[in-house]
Amino acid sequence: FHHFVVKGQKCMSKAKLHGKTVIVTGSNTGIGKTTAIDLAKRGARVILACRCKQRGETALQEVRNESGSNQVVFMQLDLGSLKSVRSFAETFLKSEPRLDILINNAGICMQGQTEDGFGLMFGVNHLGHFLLTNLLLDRLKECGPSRIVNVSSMAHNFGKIDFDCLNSHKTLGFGTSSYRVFQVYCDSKLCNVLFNHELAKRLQGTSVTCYTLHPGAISSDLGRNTSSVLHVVLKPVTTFFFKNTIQGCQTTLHCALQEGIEHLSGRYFSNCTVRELYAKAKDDAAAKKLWEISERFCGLP
Ligand SMILES: NC(=O)c1ccc[n+]([C@@H]2O[C@H](COP(=O)([O-])OP(=O)(O)OC[C@H]3O[C@@H](n4cnc5c(N)ncnc54)[C@H](OP(=O)(O)O)[C@@H]3O)[C@@H](O)[C@H]2O)c1
Repeated sequence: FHHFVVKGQKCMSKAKLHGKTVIVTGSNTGIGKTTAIDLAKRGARVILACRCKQRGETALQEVRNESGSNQVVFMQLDLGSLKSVRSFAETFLKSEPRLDILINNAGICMQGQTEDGFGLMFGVNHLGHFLLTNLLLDRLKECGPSRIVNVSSMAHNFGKIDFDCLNSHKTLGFGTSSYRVFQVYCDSKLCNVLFNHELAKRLQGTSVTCYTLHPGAISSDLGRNTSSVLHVVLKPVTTFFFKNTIQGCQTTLHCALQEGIEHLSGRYFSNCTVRELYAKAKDDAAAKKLWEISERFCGLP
């Protein structure tokens, strides 16, 4: 019930972000765009990391207009292409001296393959963000205290990862009797939580902390790729019953900005509150395995 109609907690941080730089992936629409507007209003330099140039540039104007800030930049990033992720990171590191907050927000719920031959939801929701984070980690460390926010979902509770399948077929959910889109989405969101768990361990002793979260059930564009008929039918229902994107970005903002939560690095939040994870979502062995497979897939040392 809480995830749907109850408006929920607001991020209480009054942090101002002048002189700070933030990247928000998938910020041309939905929760990402609203997050970017809030951060720009606080004075941050905000990098809109979006895959489509035209949609990114339209969003750039909207975010600038709504925030009243000209410290907003669009940079192209297609998380479904490891080449694009590398090229984004290279351009960013050359042109921007700081990185204070990285918000891995982009997500997709759709069947398909990336250009590197990975399952689309594994590739975009997890692997692209995995590589991006690793490529930007040194800059985050240099600028610490800094944060990484991984937008997951309560859907991770229904996820399961078949590592043998992932190893041999580069996808989640392959080989099941039918490729069920929602199941694979849940699997990819479990990857987000396990990634965050292992990342926090590796960040211990540095000035970088990381958090993962469920934003709530939010009326956004997420369902647009599932089925156009279903989307048209469901959109008015979700608009009425689900939270809007302003409510939907509060937990992301909490994780990015709230003072005094550094000791909660690696934890999972919902409704601006830390929540306990089920055992499978903080399974050390699974998180390590996912990290190692992801490193190999990305060609990281
Ligand atoms: N809405 C909910 O109820 C809900 C619930 C739980 C979790 N979440 C999570 O919240 C996050 C934001 O979702 P949302 O609801 O705001 O969805 P949304 O409105 O569909 O926005 C998703 C964003 O991700 C971008 N994206 C998709 N594929 C990409 C790629 N290959 N490279 C770069 N960007 C890509 C989209 O860009 P395009 O416009 O180019 O497609 C869009 O900007 C997602 O991680 C989602 O899983 C949402």
